[in-house]
Amino acid sequence: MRIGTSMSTKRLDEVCVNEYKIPLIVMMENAILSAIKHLDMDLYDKYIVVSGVGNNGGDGLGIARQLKARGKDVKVFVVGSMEKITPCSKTNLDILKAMNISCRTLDIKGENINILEELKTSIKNSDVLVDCIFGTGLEREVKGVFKDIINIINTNKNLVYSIDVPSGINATTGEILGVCIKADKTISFEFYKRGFLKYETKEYIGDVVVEHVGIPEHIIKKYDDNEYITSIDFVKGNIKSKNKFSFKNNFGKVTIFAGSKGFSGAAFIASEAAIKSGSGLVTLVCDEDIQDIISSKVSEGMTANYKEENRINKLIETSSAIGFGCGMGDNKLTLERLEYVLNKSNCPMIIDADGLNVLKNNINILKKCENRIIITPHLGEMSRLTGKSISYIKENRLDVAKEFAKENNIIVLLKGYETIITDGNILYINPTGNSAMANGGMGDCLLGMITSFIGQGLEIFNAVVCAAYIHGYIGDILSKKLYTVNATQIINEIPSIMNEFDIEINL
Ligand SMILES: NC(=O)C1=CN([C@@H]2O[C@H](COP(=O)(O)OP(=O)(O)OC[C@H]3O[C@@H](n4cnc5c(N)ncnc54)[C@H](OP(=O)(O)O)[C@@H]3O)[C@@H](O)[C@H]2O)[C@@H](O)CC1
Ligand SMILES: Nc1ncnc2c1ncn2[C@@H]1O[C@H](COP(=O)(O)OP(=O)(O)O)[C@@H](O)[C@H]1O
Ligand SMILES: [K+]
Repeated sequence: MRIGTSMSTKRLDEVCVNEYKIPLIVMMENAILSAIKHLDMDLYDKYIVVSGVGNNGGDGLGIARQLKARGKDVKVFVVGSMEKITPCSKTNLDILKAMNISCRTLDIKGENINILEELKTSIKNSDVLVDCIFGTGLEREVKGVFKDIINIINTNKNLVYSIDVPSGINATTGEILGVCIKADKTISFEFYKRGFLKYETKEYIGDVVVEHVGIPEHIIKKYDDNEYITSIDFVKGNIKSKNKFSFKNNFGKVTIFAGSKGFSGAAFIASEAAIKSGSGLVTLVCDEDIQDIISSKVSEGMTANYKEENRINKLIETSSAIGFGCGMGDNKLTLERLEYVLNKSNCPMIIDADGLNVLKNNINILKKCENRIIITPHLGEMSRLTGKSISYIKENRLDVAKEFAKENNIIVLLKGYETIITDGNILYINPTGNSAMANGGMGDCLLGMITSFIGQGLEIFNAVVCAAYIHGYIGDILSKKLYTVNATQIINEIPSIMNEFDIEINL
């Protein structure tokens, strides 16, 4: 699914109208017809449509007509200055009038108390309110009668379905412009609006569906912003199939540097996740004093300790991917080891946890190396790496991740609810995962999965996107029956879930 801003919508509209000669009223009717599919007409009979005078309002007026045509009871309220009504909205308003569908008009300068009372009563006597006051055209504070109406809808609410965006939100930034409709469902067009990704907007947008307005795919592709929400089909199209002639060397040889005294669990989880994700050969490199305990747990993996210099050098040179950092300790030794591995290797390297902690103030070492680097910070680690506060990163997480990736020529996976994966140009939002997964070891498991997928030869960026998706997907399935989901439980499910995804070769 594509992510877009108000600008993307505007640009697409202009291209369609001016270059491809698709009249706006045609796109609007497509929007109307695709929206009404989501209005639960088999459940409800009484609808109120509240429209503004922009094109979002025009969508609403057309929706009212289509509902009426399907035998529904519809009341329409139009708010705004009639001299500003857009041509397409005017056309739809004229049709409603010709059909004798009554429209109550609230003029921004007039005395509206009676009509506002009428709106309250109508809300009480209806099943669903369709909100079409503002769409992607809203950019400034909502005041006056618009504010009154939105407050009335929120306080007297029955079911509210917002068209394109909940009225009151800036579709690009997610800023709430004073007041905003709290929708139960948002039926958005063409793009999942970038503003919806801001954590604070979740209480306004409800369930979001994205519908098409009839713009040909190749046009959208040409003008999209390279920002997407990962779909299950994308993941299925990228997972490598095990064909009957495969042997272990076809599935990559990966090395994981992880663990230290007291943190052997991190090393175990990361290695085990790589094994269960399908790697041909997995070797864990750790301190000698935890090697035995890990060897006894990771029966299908190999282990090496830092004293075995020749062996480590060989591993580094021959690995198809290297994971680094979980449970290693935030200390000088870890930094030295990171620099050593970076210097000696040229395969993709995935850095997490203490590998990231030691990069703070040393980020330049990444610029000197030739490896493709993937970092997987959570908000705290991202804050330490960038020097920006957690609250700032939370507010601007897409842009912070994108800028940091671009600046350092790396792939950033910023963890949390709706994990971000970006190389500074393309950005994917991961829709899977949940708070039952917020416990120790989950990140180690993700590192193991990413290392394994890259080591198996998936295109590097896509491998990161797929690993994040499957990691969260398993978490979502398990959380349906478990209050808390831990990394070992995720790891146990990887092979069976991978089998589900393993439908075609796409390398
Ligand atoms: N390709 C697609 O996806 C398609 C999208 N379509 C639809 O078009 C929608 C975008 O339509 P749009 O550009 O006309 O903007 P919209 O949101 O209706 O708002 C503009 C109106 O609001 C007013 N206004 C603004 N701020 C205000 C404030 N604070 N307080 C008060 N008033 C304020 C503004 O007034 P003005 O700023 O001029 O004073 C103007 O009257 C989009 O969301 C989708 O639903 C489809 O129909 C076709 C294909
Ligand atoms: N609320 C949430 N929604 C979605 N995913 C989550 C949520 N909380 C945690 N996760 C996922 O769980 C993993 C936790 O990783 P991390 O914070 O590094 O944990 P740890 O360091 O304890 O292993 C990440 O992949 C993260 O995206
Ligand atoms: K709206």
